Amino acid sequence: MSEFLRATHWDELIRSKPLAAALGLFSHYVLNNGEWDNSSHLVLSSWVLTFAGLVAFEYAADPRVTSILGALQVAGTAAAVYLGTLIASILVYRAFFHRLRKFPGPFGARLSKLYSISRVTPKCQYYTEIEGMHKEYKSDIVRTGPRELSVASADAIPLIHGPMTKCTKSVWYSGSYFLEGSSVHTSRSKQDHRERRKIWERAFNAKALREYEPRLNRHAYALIERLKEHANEPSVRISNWINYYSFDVMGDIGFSRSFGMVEKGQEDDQIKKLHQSMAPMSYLTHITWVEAIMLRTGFGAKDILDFMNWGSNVLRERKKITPAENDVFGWLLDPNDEDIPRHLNADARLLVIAGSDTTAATLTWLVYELCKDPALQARVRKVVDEIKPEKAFLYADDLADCPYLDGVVNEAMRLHPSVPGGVSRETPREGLTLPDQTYIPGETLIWMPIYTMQRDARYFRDPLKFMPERWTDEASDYIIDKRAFMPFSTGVYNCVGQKLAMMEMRSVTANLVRAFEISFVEGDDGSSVPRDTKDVFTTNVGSLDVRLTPRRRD
Ligand code: HEM
Repeated sequence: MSEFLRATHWDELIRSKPLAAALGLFSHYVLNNGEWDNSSHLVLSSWVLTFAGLVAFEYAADPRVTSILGALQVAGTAAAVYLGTLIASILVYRAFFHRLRKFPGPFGARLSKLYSISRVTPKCQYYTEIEGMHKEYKSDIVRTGPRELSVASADAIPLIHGPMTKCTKSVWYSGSYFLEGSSVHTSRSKQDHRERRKIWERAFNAKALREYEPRLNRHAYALIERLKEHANEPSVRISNWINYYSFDVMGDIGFSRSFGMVEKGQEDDQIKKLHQSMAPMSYLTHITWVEAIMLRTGFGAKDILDFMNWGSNVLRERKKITPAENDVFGWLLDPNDEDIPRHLNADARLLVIAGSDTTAATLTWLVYELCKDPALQARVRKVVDEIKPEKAFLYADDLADCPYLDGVVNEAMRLHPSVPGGVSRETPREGLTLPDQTYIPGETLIWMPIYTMQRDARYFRDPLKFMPERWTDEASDYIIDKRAFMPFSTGVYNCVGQKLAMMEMRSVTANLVRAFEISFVEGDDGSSVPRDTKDVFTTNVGSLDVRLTPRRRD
């Protein structure tokens, strides 16, 4: 064999630098014409295997090579020329010839998404960085990655998110398909999404919500009662309690399984794992190809893999029971099917993540705002006190028609959206032309930065002011363009659980201000919330400690 290899002069080819460089250019062409993010493990392993093969070949068949070190040198030179050419070609192309070259943005962002990582570190508040970039480049459109744009324009919303949009969900969504299929949220096929979404919509229609309401009321009641036990303590970590509540609600309404966290007053172990597993998302959102490698090798992905297993177990247990009250999975599971379709595991995980941290983060910010502004808190309390004053506890149903209360929740979501960076879409092959005639080329990834847009003075007068009245007749002129308000996203992929979320948030807010005067703990200004909140696609909100003083109700 080695005689044959010698005779073919392969060793000369391996030593040919022009050939290695040409292969580098060819690889760039191939990588540039396909979606490789979720195949990064294949790309990487093919490089490693090729390198190992070259070393072995050199050692076995090149008469000029007498040691492993010599073989490593020859193969290393070929690899260096190949990779050097590939990287140089990619960087030059991205910097000067890419179809997005005309859009302003930091130079580093043109070259690699690793640039975004440098902006994520150390605060993990990329949404503020994006806001800063739009201001710095004085542009609604900023290039935030080699083939990625941030588009902060309300006029562009219908084209990117509207019902008739030609944009699709981007590669960002498909990272874990190979493990458990797609959830309704991660499904990139419009047809598949449409069919599954129909079932989800039934699970959240008016009738279903009415059925869930008693459970929601029970959990809100339990929360307030538990908080009463901690009233007058110098410090209550309200952010934790809100979190316990939102997860208990989701477990119960989702799978008829309460985590019992409010009752225990501590975080369930699996939820702890969930939060740990979300933390790397601050970074992985920008480098999906690394996530693909982590999930396949298990390296650094233990928490997320454990949480996936847990989701599947919860679903298996749910399948065995027939709950007394209807729940979300009562709609999603087919009683005639013995098996659980694989993708429902992803849906189970989705329900817990999408339904809990989002509401919990909004409520924590809301309480933070109430503590920051006692006059605001007093006004909310006055409004709430006028609703069914004869009742000891207000049910979600009692709060369905209070514009000021909705205004409070809306303002919390406007100034502190739970998905601050927005959601990722990809333009169709032919590209799209925005209303101002800006052409966005095809296969461009677009994020519409919710945080930035909801704080934009073009869309909201006095945008940084927490002003519930802007959502009522009292000051409706403070909303200039309502389209820019999209905490639940918009269009066919918008949040299917938004009505339930509103019920939860109204319920906790109203009953909290009814029961307590809420203030920051002595010597604290709640700054841990803005300081420690981390963008993990949704947000891991900073801890909030408060003092709860029971109200004397005559
Ligand atoms: C303040 C609370 C909430 C906020 C701010 C929020 C926000 C969002 C956003 C921005 C999306 C779009 C995600 C994307 O396109 O990538 C979304 C989707 C979704 N949300 Fe929510 N959400 C909240 C509460 C809930 C609740 C309580 C549930 C369930 C009970 C829920 C279930 C879902 C589901 C299933 C989707 C995927 C919908 C689809 O792709 O068709 N969310 N949510």
